[in-house]
Amino acid sequence: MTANAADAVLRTEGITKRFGGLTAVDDVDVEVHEGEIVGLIGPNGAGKSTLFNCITGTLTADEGRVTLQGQDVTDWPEYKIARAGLGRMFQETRIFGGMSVRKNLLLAAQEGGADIGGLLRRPDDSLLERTNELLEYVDLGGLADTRAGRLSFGQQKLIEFVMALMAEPELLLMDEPAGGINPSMLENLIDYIRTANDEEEATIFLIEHNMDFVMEIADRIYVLAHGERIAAGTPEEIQNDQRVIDAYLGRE
Ligand SMILES: Nc1ncnc2c1ncn2[C@@H]1O[C@H](COP(=O)(O)OP(=O)(O)OP(=O)(O)O)[C@@H](O)[C@H]1O
Repeated sequence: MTANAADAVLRTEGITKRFGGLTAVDDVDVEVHEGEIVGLIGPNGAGKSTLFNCITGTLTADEGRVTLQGQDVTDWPEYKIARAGLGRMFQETRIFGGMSVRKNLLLAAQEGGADIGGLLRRPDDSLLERTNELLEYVDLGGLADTRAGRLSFGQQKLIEFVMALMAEPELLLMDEPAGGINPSMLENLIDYIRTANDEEEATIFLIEHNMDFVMEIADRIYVLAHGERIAAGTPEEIQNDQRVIDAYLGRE
């Protein structure tokens, strides 16, 4: 894993976001390099989602800069940032329950710029192949033609995950991928994310509250508390960092 600044897929510099008198994100720098899986943790209200929203263009930061593969995207609208290669998987599922799993995947391909009307009528072979390939990754190959609404919550989360990969994002932001997933599926999810990371070369930045999960999957972790970045390091360094321990115990 290289930690060369030149390889940064994502870099934030001095991101600050205020809501009235509250500084939700305070001068935060992060870097995610090609091929990495990076975790973002912190107690409730630490500013994790707000930082993600400033990266995706859902919110505009009051100060600071966001660069995606060296390109300054700070003031870009959300759709343009998505087209530039930023994928996002949400905490809640965003699947169309009345459509087949495959159609949901094809719809997701539009984030990468595909013509959606044409796609649903007459998807090209390469996209169909990709839906099959991605569904195989998560062991759901047999469900391509099933109505997505019939799938379990855990299966829907996996579908969301492969939907996010359909557009072949340069960087995938995941908001609590392990949230609501039952423990037996958790190990599978770790394998699936690793497979995507290895075989799809997906670079991943994820918010997660499940510590076992994030410690196992992340190459590096950033920690926020009260909007500030209080630590950065390997899972081992983070677990032994006194500021992090104090933040989780609610001590200043
Ligand atoms: N739209 C908003 N308007 C006002 N305050 C907000 C808004 N969004 C977030 N906040 C506040 O900003 C702070 C950071 O919230 P944020 O949701 O980013 O934290 P978080 O680390 O993602 O928390 P959690 O782990 O609970 O999801 C919190 O105090 C929250 O109440």
